[in-house]
Amino acid sequence: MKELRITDSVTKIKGIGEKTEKSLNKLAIFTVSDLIRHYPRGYDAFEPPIPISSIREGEKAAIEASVITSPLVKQVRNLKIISIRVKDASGSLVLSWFNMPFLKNRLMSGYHYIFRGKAVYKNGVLVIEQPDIYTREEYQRKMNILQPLYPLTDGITNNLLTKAIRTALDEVELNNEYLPKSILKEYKLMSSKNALLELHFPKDKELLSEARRRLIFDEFFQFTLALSYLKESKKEWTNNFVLEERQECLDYEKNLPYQLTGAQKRAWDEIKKDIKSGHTMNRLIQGDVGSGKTVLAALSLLLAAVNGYQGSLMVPTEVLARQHFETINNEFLKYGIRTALLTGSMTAASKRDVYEKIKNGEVQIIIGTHALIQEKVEYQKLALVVTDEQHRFGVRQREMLSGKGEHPHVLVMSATPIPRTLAIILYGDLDISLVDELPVGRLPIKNCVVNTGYRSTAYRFIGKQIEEGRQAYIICPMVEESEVIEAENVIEYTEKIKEALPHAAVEYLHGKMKAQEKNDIMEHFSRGDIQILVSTTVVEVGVNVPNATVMMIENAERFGLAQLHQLRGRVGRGKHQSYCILVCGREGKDIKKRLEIMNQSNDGFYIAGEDLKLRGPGDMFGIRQSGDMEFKLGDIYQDAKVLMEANEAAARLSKEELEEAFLKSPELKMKIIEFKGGTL
Ligand SMILES: Nc1ncnc2c1ncn2[C@@H]1O[C@H](COP(=O)(O)OP(=O)(O)OP(=O)(O)O)[C@@H](O)[C@H]1O
Repeated sequence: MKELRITDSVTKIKGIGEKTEKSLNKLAIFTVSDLIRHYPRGYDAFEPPIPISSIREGEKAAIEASVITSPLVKQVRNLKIISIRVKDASGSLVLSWFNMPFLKNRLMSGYHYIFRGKAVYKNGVLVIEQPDIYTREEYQRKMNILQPLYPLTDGITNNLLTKAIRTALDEVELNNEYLPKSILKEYKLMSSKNALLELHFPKDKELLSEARRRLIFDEFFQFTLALSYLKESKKEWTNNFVLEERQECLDYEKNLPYQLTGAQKRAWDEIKKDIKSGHTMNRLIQGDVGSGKTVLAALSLLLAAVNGYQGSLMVPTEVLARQHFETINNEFLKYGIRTALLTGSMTAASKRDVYEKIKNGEVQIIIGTHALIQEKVEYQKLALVVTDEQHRFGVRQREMLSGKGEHPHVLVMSATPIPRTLAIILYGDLDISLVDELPVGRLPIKNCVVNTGYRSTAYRFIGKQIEEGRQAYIICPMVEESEVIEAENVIEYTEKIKEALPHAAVEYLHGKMKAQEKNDIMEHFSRGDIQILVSTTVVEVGVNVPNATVMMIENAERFGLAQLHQLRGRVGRGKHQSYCILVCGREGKDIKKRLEIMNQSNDGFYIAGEDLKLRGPGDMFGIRQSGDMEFKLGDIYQDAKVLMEANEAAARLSKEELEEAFLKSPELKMKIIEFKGGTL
């Protein structure tokens, strides 16, 4: 009998004390189960050594070479640097180490090793810094192992996580196979236990691929199963909110500075038909970035409010909540409609004030983030819930918000360009309206893919756009390891831009900043006081500043195309010609081909489709395309086939098989209950 339980706190694992526990909590790891579900973000594979002449900047590589100089030791400030030169048949190279003086004796001239590390340019010369040193035998042993690389946070090293997960997997009872044998056989799935083991510590790439497939199958299976429960229960709902169109909506539409597009009109008609039907509306508005979904949300909210009810709008970020609040609040006041903002960063006192106003009906429209689903929020008469999910399938949050009313109408907005076959599965509980037409007069965004040598030209171009009164975003190089480093990067980069464009108003934005600071910066950018915004991907979702015309993305090769498309969607939202500059930090035929797709088209559907063709399914080490939160491993595009299979399997499960599955896996049952709310 194994000692450790899946529900135990992580502190039950040897070596994890209070301090480590706190840091683990930051990664949302509280229990043993959370720990073993903390999946690697990639693997370090020990590839065979390559010739020195084929080493590339920024890539990790191993070389087999002989030391040809005696170690040179230099003291630079508080760093002691050892460097040597090594050579193989193809050329020679400098290697250096910091504060490791003890290496001196191992690195005598004539010695022969395998060195492995990342190559960087130092004063124009390629060097490998801090390479690991192996004998040929040691390296050979390593070559068969894929080492997991985990998402980390301050105080948690990869080594610590690797050890903790290894211990947990050894000591916990993993008998959670809940799928019937027939399904395992039909879809050729490995057991759930083996899948977990192989995902963390794969014996080889084939087994890893199988393990991933099994775990992705689980994610999709559970999702579609939960969705089918939700759909069933929705059928039984009655609806008390019959909302008729009123003069105020016609007025609002007439006063818009533009005419609704045909697609917007169609979607608006569909919404109106739903909400006066006596049934609960459950509708998805699917439209590409910048297609004008927000006005449909505004019209629907206005309609709920003028009918005497409340409506709420939930968005994924505070920045976005504030942006919508500013516009809607201003526009609706003339109809006597009061709007409130509710976000996590507000003080307890102002939150209390808003709760009160929501409860007694003093405000009719409530706009906010996940704060809207807090227990303390009680609505007086919530008739409409709008959620802006972008590419996050936040079914749970959506349902929690609608649980605040008596089956209010639900409108979901999404910019994820998914083909209809997949949309039907992923949004199985919703009817779909497509906004497949961009507002008239939009000029297509001009794109270019360049390398880092083009930076100064790009800065000059941005300078010119600013002189013409426009604004620009620059997305900073991504750092996977830590948000702290990412923040430092943004700050450093901003200094560089200030030097290159001394007359421009430049500011930065990153995830580590306080909400208030972020809001201020965004507000200033919206008003045009800031001309260049250097940012991490926090601006990715929904931000609308139509005067911004340049989107420059550093390290574009590290992003998935869907994400690049979202980022690019921040420009081209007004009447001015807009530009997207994709700066490629690395050379490579595949990289070029992929980014070329962005060059060819501004259409999200096309991009998603082409990207998939290029990568093919099963590209495990590739970049995830969608940042959807619902799935940890699965990528709706790349794993579309598994999604279809899992959906099919979930639909075919008999009642008995389901009951047995719930018995074997209480977690599965909990998941469904949590998902759909209430009981099973
Ligand atoms: N029919 C229209 N004609 C002209 N401009 C429009 C029209 N509809 C919306 N707009 C404007 O287009 C811009 C983008 O619209 P909106 O912010 O609603 O896009 P979105 O679909 O929410 O995009 P995203 O998914 O990127 O958030 C806004 O500035 C909006 O005022």
